[in-house]
Amino acid sequence: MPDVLEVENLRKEYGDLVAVDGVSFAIGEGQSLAIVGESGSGKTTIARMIIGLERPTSGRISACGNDRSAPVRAAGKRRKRGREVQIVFQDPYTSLDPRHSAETAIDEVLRIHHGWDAARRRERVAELAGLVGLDTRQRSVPPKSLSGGQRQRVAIARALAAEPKVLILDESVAALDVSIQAQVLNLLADIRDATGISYLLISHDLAVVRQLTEQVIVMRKGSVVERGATGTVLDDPQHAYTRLLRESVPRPGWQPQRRISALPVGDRGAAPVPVR
Ligand SMILES: Nc1ncnc2c1ncn2[C@@H]1O[C@H](COP(=O)(O)OP(=O)(O)OP(=O)(O)O)[C@@H](O)[C@H]1O
Repeated sequence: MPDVLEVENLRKEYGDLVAVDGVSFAIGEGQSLAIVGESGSGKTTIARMIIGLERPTSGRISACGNDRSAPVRAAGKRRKRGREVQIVFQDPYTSLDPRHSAETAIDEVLRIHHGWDAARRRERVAELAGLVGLDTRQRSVPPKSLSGGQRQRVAIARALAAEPKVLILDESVAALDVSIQAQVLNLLADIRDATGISYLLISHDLAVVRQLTEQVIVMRKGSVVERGATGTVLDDPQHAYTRLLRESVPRPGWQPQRRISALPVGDRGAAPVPVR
């Protein structure tokens, strides 16, 4: 199975701070990988480098066999990258244009990436809106008239409109209440079955990681401290830090044991997503 995303020895420095330190991983076609780790461990910085919002200090990123370690200016090349990798952030409010309905937002991506005529775009807009479960009203109103879960569906449909091989989900369901979260997770699993898309999932929530990914890497202070099959790592963590992460998940009857509050709190980095 060919790798759709490869990251090799990735490093990002912000002045004296090494936010990401020698991180490597690969995702095969149709496979999904999770990055877990406490706040400030470098997860979002990796995502931002992959989609080109940050430039790596060193290391290599390639998607679908194409190098993307350095930024590109030409619109055509940027669009090509957008058909390889898209991202959905935690808060779609920051990435959706407040003036645009779901239909307009999805249509714009179809026009930019596929250049289809209006009739074909209309048909595809309806398909994508249906796929993520937006009803007729929800398709035609601006984001402020939608709930958080509905906005997240718009963001997912818009990202899927580019038909990317990889979708990065950066805490994309974290802000949703549990029943909506379950619906969106089921939706993501169905989309993967239907399209063969790969997910790079960034999450604090180990239950979400378990549900959506086969592989996981555990990060601490910019470095990978443990990696492997999701079930194995979560059920039988080898590294003390992974055990600590597991212990820090609130469960019924949970009692705090050790604290990880000594870890630095990271920036959220929720910049608007450019249409690529
Ligand atoms: N633009 C920036 N300038 C300087 N430092 C930054 C910048 N972006 C991130 N950092 C720092 O890099 C480190 C990693 O941040 P990052 O947002 O990647 O962490 P994270 O694991 O995604 O955290 P969280 O789970 O809280 O989102 C943090 O110490 C953060 O303060």
